[in-house]
Amino acid sequence: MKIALIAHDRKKDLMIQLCTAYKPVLEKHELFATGTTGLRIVEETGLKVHRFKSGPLGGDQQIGARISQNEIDCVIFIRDPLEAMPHEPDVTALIRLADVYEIPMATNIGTAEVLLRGMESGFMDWRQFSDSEHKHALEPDF
Ligand SMILES: O=C(CO)COP(=O)(O)O
Repeated sequence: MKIALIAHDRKKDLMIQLCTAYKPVLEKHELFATGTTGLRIVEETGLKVHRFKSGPLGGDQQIGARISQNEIDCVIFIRDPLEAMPHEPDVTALIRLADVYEIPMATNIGTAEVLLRGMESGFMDWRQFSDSEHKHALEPDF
């Protein structure tokens, strides 16, 4: 699975805790992240991560673009609901694209754990059949 990992600043410690706890699960998958989140994950957990730009500099949009190309299977985005972001429109756009393409997405640590455990139990295996043909069948007509 291709998993995108993103955390807002005040949630980054929580993301590191999640990645440390679930390292045995995460290391079996291909990991992607926004710039600063990815750097911290690499440095503090030793996991291998493809890093995009930092969120405020376009990283959320880069991940959204990957979703639209059927290149991300799941998103863990630990958002900070108590702080206004200068790039709020990018955050909203990413969440919207996950919904457009029916990509499982967790926006808090509780759901993130359910997602990772579900993945381990095979609940995400359907994504393997989500090839480009299937994607086109799901694509909205616009
Ligand atoms: O701002 C973010 C997501 O909206 C996260 O970006 P960074 O991982 O670069 O801090």
